[in-house]
Amino acid sequence: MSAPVNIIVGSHVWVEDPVQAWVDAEVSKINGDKVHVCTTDGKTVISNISKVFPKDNEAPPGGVDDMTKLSYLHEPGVLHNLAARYELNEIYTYTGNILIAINPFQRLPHLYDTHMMEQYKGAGFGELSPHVFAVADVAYRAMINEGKSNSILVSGESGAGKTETTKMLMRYLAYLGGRSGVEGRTVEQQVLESNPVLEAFGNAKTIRNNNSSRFGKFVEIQFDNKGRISGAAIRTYLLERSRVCQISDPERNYHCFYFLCAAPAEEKEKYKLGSPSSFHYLNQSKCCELDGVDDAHEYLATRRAMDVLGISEDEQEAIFRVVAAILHLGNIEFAKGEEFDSSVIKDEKSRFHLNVTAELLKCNATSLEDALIKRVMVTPEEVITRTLDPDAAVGSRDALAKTIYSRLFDWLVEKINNSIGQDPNSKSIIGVLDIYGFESFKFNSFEQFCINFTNEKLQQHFNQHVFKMEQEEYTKEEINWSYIEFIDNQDVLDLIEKKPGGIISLLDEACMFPKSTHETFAQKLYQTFKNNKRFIKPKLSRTSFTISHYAGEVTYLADLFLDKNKDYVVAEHRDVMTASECSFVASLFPPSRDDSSKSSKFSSIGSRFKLQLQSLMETLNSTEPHYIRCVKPNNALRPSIFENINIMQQLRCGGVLEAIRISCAGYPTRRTFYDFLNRFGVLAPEILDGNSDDKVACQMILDKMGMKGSQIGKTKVFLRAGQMAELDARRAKVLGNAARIIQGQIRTHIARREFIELRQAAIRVQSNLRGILSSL
Ligand SMILES: Nc1ncnc2c1ncn2[C@@H]1O[C@H](COP(=O)(O)OP(=O)(O)OP(=O)(O)O)[C@@H](O)[C@H]1O
Repeated sequence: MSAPVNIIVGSHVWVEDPVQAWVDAEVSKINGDKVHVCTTDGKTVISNISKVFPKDNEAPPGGVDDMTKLSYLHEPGVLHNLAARYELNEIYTYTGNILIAINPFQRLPHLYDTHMMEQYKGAGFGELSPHVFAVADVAYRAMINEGKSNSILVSGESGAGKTETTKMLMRYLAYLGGRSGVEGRTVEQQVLESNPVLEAFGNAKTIRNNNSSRFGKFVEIQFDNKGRISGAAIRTYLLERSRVCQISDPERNYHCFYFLCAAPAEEKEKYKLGSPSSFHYLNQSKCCELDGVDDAHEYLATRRAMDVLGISEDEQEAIFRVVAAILHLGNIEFAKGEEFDSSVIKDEKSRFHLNVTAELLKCNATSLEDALIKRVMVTPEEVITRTLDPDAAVGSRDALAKTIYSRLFDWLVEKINNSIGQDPNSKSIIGVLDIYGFESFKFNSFEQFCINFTNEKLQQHFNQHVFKMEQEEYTKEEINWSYIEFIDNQDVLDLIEKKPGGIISLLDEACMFPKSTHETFAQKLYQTFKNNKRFIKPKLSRTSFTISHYAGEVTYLADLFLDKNKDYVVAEHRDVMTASECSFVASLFPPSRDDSSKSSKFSSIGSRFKLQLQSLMETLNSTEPHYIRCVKPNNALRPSIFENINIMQQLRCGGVLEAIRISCAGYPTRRTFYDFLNRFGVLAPEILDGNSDDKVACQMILDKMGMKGSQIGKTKVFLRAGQMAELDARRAKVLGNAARIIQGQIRTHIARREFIELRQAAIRVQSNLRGILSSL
């Protein structure tokens, strides 16, 4: 953002603060480029003039509902505006057509009831207070009126409120596009009921959110030519597989495991289940229960939602049987075998769990045991059977659990899609994207790499869109915008996905080369990207690398990249599962197309994800996008706490500040002629006295003030960054001078009045005295 212009002594400004991000202050002295300010909490701070920003003292105390209405569009102004609104429980604010939603962490039912939906239906954008319904309504109307597909992209960090927002959007779209009075399993009902099912299997409690979605989701709602919902498709991205086997306190595994452990007694008995604390996959964390969530009730609710989705009784039975089998599988332990590097089932307890797992999966227990602890290698000469040591057997067990679970999840998504049904004749869709925001932790691995790659992609899409919107506004107003610079992150995307030579390609190469280790992979990266300005090799590290993302630098540990990128099912595991007598289990492991040779075509999670993203971007590019940026106001997940620094970081990562930057590169301040004259008429009263029309008067004021670069549109004045502050400073000077003249006049008047009174009193006293003296 550009440096402020015309900060003078007495100006009200925002100055940086290590605790509160920005505090307001008054300039007391200016010394070259150093400004001395006195903050409202009484401190004196010296800052560089480029680091202080003018404060709009005329901004309404409750904030403005659209950030573009702020006179000074800059970071502190934006933050202060959001804080002022959040205090009044106004959780939604626009920045142009981006909706910022700050998680209230408390139920605000009045915001989402049917009455609210009725109000927003058909209302013009910006007519009512900012709201998710308004965004959905605009998307719906645009689709109906222009026949064009629309998409709503919801993003934000974990716990920011993406899933809640998505559910609200879907509820509103179902309200607009649903059929009233239709009974039974309607498409819109099925779309809504897909949420609890996906949440049961794809959500878990994490430190950052009690109901965190561990996958990305794109819901495509199809409409017929009358604007009624006629079909829907759900695409999911990158389910977190590691959670199935590994959790840390105080997190939980996927909800469905706990729901099932709280099922009615006869079902628990059927699946030989006990409390969650008796299962290794659940008891690694002490947290088994969730405040405010009744697992038994949720189990029944999930079954009901499955009914609505058309998942049959038999299928439901098989699904939960598989969930139970995974829990038992996790309880199988291994001990060292007699032979070198071999293992055996540890004890009777483990054997019991092995048998139950086999029983539930309807597969042969001995084959399952062999698949867990042995590997068969086929060479041209012979077939060699190799045993696994206990550690490797545990790895094998966990790999099987993760594969079964992720396939179960994919099956559910496919089933939901089939049962809702697609409308092949649908001409227009509204897509809702609920996807993980930018992540940067102390330790970042392959998952964060993929997530941040997604965000780079979306950021590019966002920049292009915001830039386009700006251009459209300028074109509409017929002003020249040719010199506005476009900010692009193509260089980071090239670094990650370019083929050949990008990180994903190099990772695939490393995975295919048997001798590769994470160290050789990291060395290859260091070598290849040593001159890339987006890539940094951290000092003293042999396996980590840093990428300079649009939202900041993130250091990744390459250690598990190779393992996590490999996307294959152990052949022995597949064989056991395919041989299951349960058709449901067998169907989770369809024979691969290239099953004849064991060295089936290499496939990697990274490349597959890249393709998925490509297809998502193609879909998004064919739609008119709308953006909702969710913000998590505090990490305590409590209402009414607004943490400035935390929020600023999110605005930065969510591209809100980037959007503002793009806007600042052009004409961030726009005022209608009327507003402009109202505010700045005092700068040229002689112009207002003449009878020129508003547009001419505005131009004359701009010329008189020497506002180079500003432009006059058809209905508005467009000002470059900082020009509003400059005009305000001049206005303050004029008003200050005027005030001084008025004060001078008044003082003269008062002094004269006092003098006259005094003189009259003196004359009276004198004449009285003279009278007295003459009568003596
Ligand atoms: N509009 C809202 N009104 C009331 N509470 C909300 C709202 N939005 C979010 N919340 C609260 O915040 C919690 C977290 O929200 P949500 O699960 O939607 O976050 P998320 O961004 O989807 O997180 P994740 O990426 O971890 O899935 C919710 O469980 C709910 O308690």
